[in-house]
Amino acid sequence: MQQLSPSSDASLEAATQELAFAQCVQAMRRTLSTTPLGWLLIAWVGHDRIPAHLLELWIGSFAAVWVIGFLRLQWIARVGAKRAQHLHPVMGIAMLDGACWGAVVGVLMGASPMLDGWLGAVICGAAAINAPTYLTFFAAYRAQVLALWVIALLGTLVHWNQPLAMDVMLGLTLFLLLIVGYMRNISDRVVDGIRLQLRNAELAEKLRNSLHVKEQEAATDALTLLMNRRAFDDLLDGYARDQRGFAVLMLDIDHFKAVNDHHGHAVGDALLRGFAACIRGQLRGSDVCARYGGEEFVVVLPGASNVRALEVAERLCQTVAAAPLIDEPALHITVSIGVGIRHPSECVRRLMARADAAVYAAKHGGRNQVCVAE
Ligand SMILES: Nc1nc2c(ncn2[C@@H]2O[C@H](COP(=O)(O)OP(=O)(O)OP(=O)(O)O)[C@@H](O)[C@H]2O)c(=O)[nH]1
Repeated sequence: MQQLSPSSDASLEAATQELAFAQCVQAMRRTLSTTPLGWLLIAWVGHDRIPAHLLELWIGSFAAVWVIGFLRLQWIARVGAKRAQHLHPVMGIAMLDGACWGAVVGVLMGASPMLDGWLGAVICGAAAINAPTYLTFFAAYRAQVLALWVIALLGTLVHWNQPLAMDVMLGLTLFLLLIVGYMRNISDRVVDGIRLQLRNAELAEKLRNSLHVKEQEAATDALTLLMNRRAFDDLLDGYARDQRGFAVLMLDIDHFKAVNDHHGHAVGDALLRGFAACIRGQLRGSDVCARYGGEEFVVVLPGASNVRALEVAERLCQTVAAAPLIDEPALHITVSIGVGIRHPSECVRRLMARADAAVYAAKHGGRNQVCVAE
């Protein structure tokens, strides 16, 4: 497998971080949308244990944080979660969320002399439920858990004389340490998965591109950059399958051997390139022009009438003869052209044979002329 260059490794890493961040924002939105269920649960489990004014204060503050955080995440998701621009707001929302859960542990539970294990389980469960939200962005999870732990600790210290609150705090610390360690591990693996996906996508894209380049090369004549014989034959097979009407012009440069003999192959090559550019320049974008062999070329005019086919052939013949096709040496050459117009349902090979015979006729007729196939 091809090794990625260091620069593409760096861009892969940047893309991984971006994607991980964007996925985290999406997951945070989803989790926040279920947070009110957590309030209901706490209110249900804690309504007869937690003083009503503290419960209302907690839900009220959390609701304010929730509205700000949720709207902000919606906005970030809409404008696009760019890590560099939205890192601080996302970390801030994670910390505020954690602080709200910390408040219920430290302040509310500490204030309640009637606390039992049910409320603790619900709150710890809420922290664990949040974990998958941050699978792609561990730093935000750490910030959330840290905020939860600090606020819970502060609340517990306020009620330090309640041994039960200290127990809860100890249990929470152990629980969070466990979750954070576990989360880091999973988070690393999830981000590795994203990196692998992106690398595979990048390699697949490179493969597609190089395949496309190879296909182009395989269909192109290296000297003239026109379509080559193989690609032209494939194209002709395509025409053979339907009944499209079209005209074929076979072009054969006159006395080309003499050019090679007197001026060398390099000049011959330059002349072939000049000839190709000259005829391509005389055709429409929808017309096909290919190098058929040595100094033989072929033009297909889709949907052309007899009149247009003849008019194009005459124009090509005159243009080639009118001026030298290369500057150095300024050689004048001519071309003989055979024109074949497809009869309804005619086999394309038969049409090519007729056009070829027409070129022969043009050569025998004295060259530098156009002959129409019988
Ligand atoms: N420089 C160069 N010459 C080529 C290339 N392909 C074919 N030729 C030459 O083209 C010449 C074709 O010569 P002939 O088939 O005798 O035809 P001609 O000299 O053009 O004579 P007529 O077609 O009868 O007018 C040969 O000398 C080939 O070597 C090429 O890619 N580069």
